Amino acid sequence: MTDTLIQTLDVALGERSYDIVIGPGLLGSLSQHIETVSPTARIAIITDETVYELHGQAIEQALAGRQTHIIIRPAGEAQKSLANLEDILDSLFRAGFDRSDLLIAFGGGVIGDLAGFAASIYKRGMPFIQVPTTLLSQVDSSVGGKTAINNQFGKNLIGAFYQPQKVVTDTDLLKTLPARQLKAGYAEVLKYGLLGDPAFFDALEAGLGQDILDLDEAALTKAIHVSCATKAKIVAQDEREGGVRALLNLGHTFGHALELEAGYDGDLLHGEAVSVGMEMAFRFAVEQGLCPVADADRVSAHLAATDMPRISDMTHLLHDPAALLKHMGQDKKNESGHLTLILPRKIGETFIEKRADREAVLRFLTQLRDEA
Ligand SMILES: NC(=O)c1ccc[n+]([C@@H]2O[C@H](COP(=O)([O-])OP(=O)(O)OC[C@H]3O[C@@H](n4cnc5c(N)ncnc54)[C@H](O)[C@@H]3O)[C@@H](O)[C@H]2O)c1
Ligand SMILES: O=C(O)C(=O)C[C@@H](O)[C@H](O)[C@H](O)COP(=O)(O)O
Ligand SMILES: [Zn+2]
Repeated sequence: MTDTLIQTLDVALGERSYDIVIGPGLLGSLSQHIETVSPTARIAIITDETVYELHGQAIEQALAGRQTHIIIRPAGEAQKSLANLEDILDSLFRAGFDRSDLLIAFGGGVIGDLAGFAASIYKRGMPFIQVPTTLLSQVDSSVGGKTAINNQFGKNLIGAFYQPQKVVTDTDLLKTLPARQLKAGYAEVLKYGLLGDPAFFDALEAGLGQDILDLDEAALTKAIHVSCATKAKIVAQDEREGGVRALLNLGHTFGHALELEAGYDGDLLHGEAVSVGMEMAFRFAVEQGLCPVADADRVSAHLAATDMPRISDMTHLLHDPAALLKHMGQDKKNESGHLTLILPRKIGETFIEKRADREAVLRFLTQLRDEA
């Protein structure tokens, strides 16, 4: 490990502040990172079967000499369930963990959200750290403290804001990530350009995006750094999504509705839904006269050029516009029965529309269905 390749970002949240440490080979020095968080703790590692098979030995070796208990769950979005949460909590109780111990979420966003939520409610809260293993979790989900599970009414509807004590991001872990998962993560990277950083979008469009998808190390490091720095800044301003943090939800209101419609069985990944959802947000904003069509076209062209999921790939999920609108009605950003949407004014400039016109959204979804 070369120390010069290691970057540290601060998530400035007063007494809940923490570091995001980013670089190659960091898993090997995990013990050292835990030292500063909780030196005497016993450690519960929560991971999924795929991550365990690929990197389980490495984390166990890194924590050799410490008292560890590993909880391995099946992989996939369906695991963000109440039943699975209960299994994890039971396992922690059986092993006798207490609030002086430490939990490690070792996996992608599913494990991060699930394990983070378990940590938030176990004996009213035990410390946890994030060791993200997917691009999506390294650029987004490991930072900011949103933890949650899904239920029949929608995505992340049961959860808590609960910050980790540290995020340890080993970029080497991405070497085993399948191309489809890399693309899913790329959607959230793109989101950071589209929501407020037009120069970053320009760079992605000019080739950085393809380099990320080609697993170029420097490009990945840049993507992780820019995304985490942007997210850390927004979260520091608005930890519990009272305002500006909602911008991080660009593409998610449409996207989460599509995910629920698809069922959480792997047919549509979160990042894929976000890719389509962002294209929908731009198209809807054009329909509403809020955003120039040239900007929406540029977004669509970039999605096409990088072979990312598009609205046109969603024909099987668009057949019931009223159902999609109903799903959107459960979104956590909604207030007093009004639909909230994150919409673009242009590439790199978004705003929170707290009273989106439901009829217009239904017309838009119907039009997409009819064009499909
Ligand atoms: N809390 C937040 O702020 C936030 C932000 C964005 C997304 N999310 C949530 O994150 C979840 C999606 O996360 P994700 O895309 O990481 O999915 P994921 O956790 O399901 O991981 C994707 C797949 O990749 C496998 N995998 C993980 N690491 C690997 C590696 N290094 N090599 C090979 N395979 C590996 C996993 O086993 C899984 O099959 C969604 O539930 C979404 O709602 C949360
Ligand atoms: O951290 C945030 O805030 C986000 O909105 C990041 C999103 O990428 C992420 O998918 C998040 O889990 C969505 O939050 P939700 O509140 O809409 O469930
Ligand atoms: Zn997301």
